[in-house]
Amino acid sequence: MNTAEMIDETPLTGLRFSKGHGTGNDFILIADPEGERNLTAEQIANLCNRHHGIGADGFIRAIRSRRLPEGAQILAVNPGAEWFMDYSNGDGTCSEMCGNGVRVFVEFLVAQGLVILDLGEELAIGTRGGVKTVARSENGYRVDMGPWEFIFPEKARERGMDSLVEAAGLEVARPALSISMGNPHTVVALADLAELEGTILFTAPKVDPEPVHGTNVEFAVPAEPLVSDGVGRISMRVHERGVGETLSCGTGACAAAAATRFWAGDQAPDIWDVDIPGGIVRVRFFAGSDGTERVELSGPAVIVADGVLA
Ligand SMILES: N[C@@H](CCC[C@H](N)C(=O)O)C(=O)O
Repeated sequence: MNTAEMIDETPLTGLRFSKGHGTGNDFILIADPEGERNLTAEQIANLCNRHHGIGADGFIRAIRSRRLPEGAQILAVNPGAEWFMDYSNGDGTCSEMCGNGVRVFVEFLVAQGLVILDLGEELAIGTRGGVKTVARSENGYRVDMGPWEFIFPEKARERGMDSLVEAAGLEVARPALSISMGNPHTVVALADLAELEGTILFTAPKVDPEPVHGTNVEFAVPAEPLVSDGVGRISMRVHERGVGETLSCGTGACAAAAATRFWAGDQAPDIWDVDIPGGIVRVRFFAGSDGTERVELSGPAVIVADGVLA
């Protein structure tokens, strides 16, 4: 067994961490280059607890890709992806990808002196959702998130919707569209900002049918007008799988932009600004070298503190 796969039961006293966020989606980050600190789900949940721990939406371990089996697979096809973002939700469960997290992850690697990333350079990062290429941008970092996909393609193409979502504060179940950004999302369109504000997300929305590994649920309101200066605009709130309501979700913003653009039809723009409670992220759709449509996410990444566990 690879050492990185063994759960580390040693006390966390003395463990160095950083706290960072991307548009208010916050993370605890640790550097564990050789894979010696594989925390249990319970330890992660305790650290992310906002009352008894440090508090965060997610936990990110920076580990060299070669120290994890899934990282080694990635290195075989992309030898440049030296670093792997080992991401867990605040409840200790694993997720394939985190769009805000990957920007904060790169800011952390730079702050720790583990990588140098100059303007115009690109850095390949291994994740459980595949390799993501990150570069500096005007608003922080931009990330090539790869292609988006319908989770239920037949229903989605036939009806434009594939499921129903019930949430407290909404009187009737709403039609929704499920989209994968490496991790699962279900996007619900609401009529206006009053409806968005009135939606209660203390409890998880019910999604029927739910994607097999659960889903993150985004509530999106198109701006009036939908497009200004060639940019599509939506407001969004999100209930994240394994967390609850968060101030922002990068993969969720990509999914909400993809769904809204699909509903809007052929004339819809390729660039979207998604206004979430924690700020604004930009989503751009572009054709990859093989012709498939890919998604780019850009937004800020901030490290706010470094600390040592007592
Ligand atoms: N906040 C993230 C998404 C984190 C993972 C998600 N909760 C899941 O379980 O898929 C983002 O910025 O993308």
